[in-house]
Amino acid sequence: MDLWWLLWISLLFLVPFILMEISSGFKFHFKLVYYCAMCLLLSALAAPMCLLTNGGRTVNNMRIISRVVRTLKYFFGVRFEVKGLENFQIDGPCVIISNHQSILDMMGLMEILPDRCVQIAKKELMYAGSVGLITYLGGVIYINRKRTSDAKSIMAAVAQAMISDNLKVWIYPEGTRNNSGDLLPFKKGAFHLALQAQVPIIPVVYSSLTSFYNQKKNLFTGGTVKVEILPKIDTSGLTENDITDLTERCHQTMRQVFFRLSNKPYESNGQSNCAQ
Ligand SMILES: CCCCCCCC/C=C\CCCCCCCC(=O)SCCNC(=O)CCNC(=O)[C@H](O)C(C)(C)COP(=O)(O)OP(=O)(O)OC[C@H]1O[C@@H](n2cnc3c(N)ncnc32)[C@H](O)[C@@H]1OP(=O)(O)O
Ligand SMILES: CCCCCCCC/C=C\CCCCCCCC(=O)OC[C@@H](O)COP(=O)(O)O
Repeated sequence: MDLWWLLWISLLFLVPFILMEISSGFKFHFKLVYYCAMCLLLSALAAPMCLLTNGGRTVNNMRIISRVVRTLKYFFGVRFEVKGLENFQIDGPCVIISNHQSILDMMGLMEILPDRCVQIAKKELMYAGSVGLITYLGGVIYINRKRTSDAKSIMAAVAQAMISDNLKVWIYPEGTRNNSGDLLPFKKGAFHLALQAQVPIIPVVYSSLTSFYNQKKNLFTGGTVKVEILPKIDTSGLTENDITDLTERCHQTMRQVFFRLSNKPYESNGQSNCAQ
C-alpha cells in the first residue's frame, strides 16, 4: 500500500515539471506564481524582522527589505550591471524616477535602493497579503491613481515629509507596468513633487527585460539587466509652467538611454536620433 502512495505522490510532484516541458505557457505562469509565492513568503519572514528591529512603519525597514529582496535574483538567474551609483551620492532628499516593466522590477529597485528612500505605489498593493504588510512597514506611500485630486494632496504632503524627514522618493512616472520594449509617456506627479519640495530629480533606467521576460512570448528565463543612474536634474528656480517641458526632457533622455542599454536602434517619435 505504502509503495502505491509513494508512487502517486512522486507523480504529483513530477506533473508540473512534465507540464513545463510540454507547455511554455504553463512554464511562464508557473514561474510567475513561484515569484509571487517567494515574494509573499519573504515578506512574511521579513515582517517580524522589521517589527522586532524597528518597531513599526519606518523607512529604516527598507534596509531589511532590500537585503532580503536582493536574494531573489539568485532564485531567478537575474544579474544586474549597474553604472552611475556615484550619482546617488547626494545628501538630502530627491525624487528618483525609473521605467517600470514588470513585478520583477522589485529586484532591480532593491538592488540599488539608496538609504532613506520610499516608493509611491498604487493603493491596491496594500492588500497584497504579506507583501502589502511589508510595503506598509517599509514606509511605502499609497495613492489612488483613479482620484487625481487625492493623489495630488498626498503628494503635496509627501513634499513636506521629504524635507522634514530627509526622505528620497522613488516614483515610476509611467504609472503602470509596461513590458512593450519602449517607454510609456510620463505622468507629471513626480515632477510636481520635485518642484514642490524643491529637490533634484535622479533618473534611473533599466534595460528592456524582453530578452528574457516577455508575457506575449511566454518567455521567463534568467538574464542580465543593465541599470544606469543618470546625473541629477536640478529643479531650483523652475515653476509649474516648466513642468511639461521638464517631463518631456526626462522622458526623452531616459528613452534614449533605455534604447542604448537595450541595444536597440533609437526610434525617435519626432525626436533627435542621437541616442545618449
Ligand atoms: C521582503 C519581500 C519582498 C517581496 C516583495 C517586494 C516588496 C518591496 C517593498 C517595497 C517596494 C514597493 C514598491 C512598489 C512599487 C509599486 C509601483 C506602482 O504601484 S506604479 C503605479 C503607481 N504610481 C504612479 O502612478 C506614479 C505616477 N503617476 C503620477 O505621478 C500621476 O501624475 C498621478 C497619479 C499623481 C496623477 O495621475 P493622472 O493620471 O491624473 O495623470 P497626470 O497627467 O500626471 O496629471 C493630470 C493633471 O494633474 C496635474 N498633476 C499631477 N500631479 C500633480 C501634483 N502632485 N500636484 C499638482 N498637479 C499635479 C498634472 O500636471 C496634470 O495637469 P495638466 O494636464 O498639466 O493640466
Ligand atoms: C491575502 C491576500 C493575498 C493576495 C495575493 C497577492 C498576490 C501578489 C503577491 C505578491 C506579488 C509580489 C509583487 C511584488 C510587488 C510588486 C509591485 C508592483 O510592481 O506592482 C505593480 C504596480 O507597479 C503597477 O501596477 P499595474 O501595472 O498598473 O497593474
